[in-house]
Amino acid sequence: MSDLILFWHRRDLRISDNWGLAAARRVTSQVVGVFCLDPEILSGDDIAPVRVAYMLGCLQCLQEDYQRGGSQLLIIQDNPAQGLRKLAVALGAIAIYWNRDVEPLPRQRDRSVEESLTEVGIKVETFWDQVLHSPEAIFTGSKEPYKVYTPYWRKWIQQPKPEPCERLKSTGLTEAQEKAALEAGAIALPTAKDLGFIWSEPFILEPGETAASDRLEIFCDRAIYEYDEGRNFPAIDGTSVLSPALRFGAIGIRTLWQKTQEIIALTRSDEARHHIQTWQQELAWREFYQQALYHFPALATGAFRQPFDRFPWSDNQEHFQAWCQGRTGYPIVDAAMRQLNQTGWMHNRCRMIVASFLTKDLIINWQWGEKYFMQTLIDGDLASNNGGWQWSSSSGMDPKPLRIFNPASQTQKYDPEAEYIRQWLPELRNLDTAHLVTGKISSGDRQACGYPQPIVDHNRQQKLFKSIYSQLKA
Ligand SMILES: Cc1cc2nc3c(=O)[nH]c(=O)nc-3n(C[C@H](O)[C@H](O)[C@H](O)COP(=O)(O)OP(=O)(O)OC[C@H]3O[C@@H](n4cnc5c(N)ncnc54)[C@H](O)[C@@H]3O)c2cc1C
Repeated sequence: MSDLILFWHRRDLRISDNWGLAAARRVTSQVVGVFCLDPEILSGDDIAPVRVAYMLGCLQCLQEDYQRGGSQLLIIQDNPAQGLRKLAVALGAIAIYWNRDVEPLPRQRDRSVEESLTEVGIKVETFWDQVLHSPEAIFTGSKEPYKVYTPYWRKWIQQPKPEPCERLKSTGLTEAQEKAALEAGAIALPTAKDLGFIWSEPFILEPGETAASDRLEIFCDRAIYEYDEGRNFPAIDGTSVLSPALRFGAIGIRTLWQKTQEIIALTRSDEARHHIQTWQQELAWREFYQQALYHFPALATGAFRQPFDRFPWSDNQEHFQAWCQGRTGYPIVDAAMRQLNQTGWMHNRCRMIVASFLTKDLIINWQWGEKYFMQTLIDGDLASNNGGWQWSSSSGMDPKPLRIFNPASQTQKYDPEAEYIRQWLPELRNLDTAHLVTGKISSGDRQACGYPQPIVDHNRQQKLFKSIYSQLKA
């Protein structure tokens, strides 16, 4: 009688520091991984080719890690409730384990997978892995979920943090089980092209656990000690660029945390400690948005501040296309959108600038921007993306909601030498820095460079937004 446990990987594409996987291995030595390519997800209209390509790269690394450890990662392409049950039955698995998700649709899917498995006597065990503190662990004094970040952070930082969990070798399938897996639908890992996605640019972070761990080391050797300032300047390597790895779980959150605690323990400088803690606060922002989505699943489809659902947004398609393509005539906005389109990633300061521009200057629905980001970002993640867009559009959980970013003053502060602008808008490379950072580029220069005139007037539009906003609040 086999005592095989299947471990269903989803947003945890790694072997190390994997809560559910370690729990399975403690029960039995025969643990085999499985990843399900879900046709419904892959045919969604919010999929970015770069994200699929990065995910497949992570899966390839994971398959190699399983092989090195003496086991296998099986790939199936099916509806999970159906495909996993068929596979588990064919292999005689006693249980399927997985790590839990906060998103509404995956939670619904997981319930149907669980039902389908328990019907045939296969046990299901689930765990919280992608966060340091589960959404079910942190509440206000009156047992409500937090809606404001700062008190959430205060509570979050006080909680003892779990240690990374052990990495254990497993035994894999027998020959007969391998044959049964193939008959039950196991396939070779496809390429992005096989799945209908094309991505041929380099990745901002190479896929897999090793690349993510190396990046963490590099970041913690230098940039983290200047993070509180460095994180604001898009022209420098001031942030970790670990977001794709966190999105797909190519690195464990406990491992990240432990690393920050190790370097805090080694430093005698209060200033260094301050920078490291600012980075830890970003990890808490990620968890704040995850718990928000878990407790308020309606965020996925509408504004947190409900009057915003009747905001009279503009439906100007030309303006929207100009924003998507980086042709608004506002250099910092266009540079950021070109970075996104060319690399699949955008610096956080620029995400805030372009989101403010779309919603406050073009007065276009934040959900259009949210979707475009999901269609292009390597780290596209419902909780963080939705949180970022609702924050930027003033529709979300923010005690000081009305923020309007002025593209020129943002540039003067955060790209004062116009290095970032020149990097992503090569047609403007030879113009004066003063003109690039103020956006005051003459009509003749714009024409000569093939660069558009500003599609709207920032001052006029922000007044218009404010007047609509005040009526909405009234
Ligand atoms: C409009 C908008 C949309 C966004 N969409 C996404 C998204 O789809 N996926 C995503 O991971 N992040 C998103 N963010 C948050 C943030 O921009 C990215 O996490 C960050 O730029 C990733 O770069 P990094 O890894 O170098 O971050 P670092 O500065 O090194 O931060 C470390 C990690 O903390 C987390 N983090 C940092 N800032 C935030 C934040 N504001 N909210 C939530 N988590 C944060 C990320 O996991 C990040 O990798 C969005 C922000 C805005 C304003």
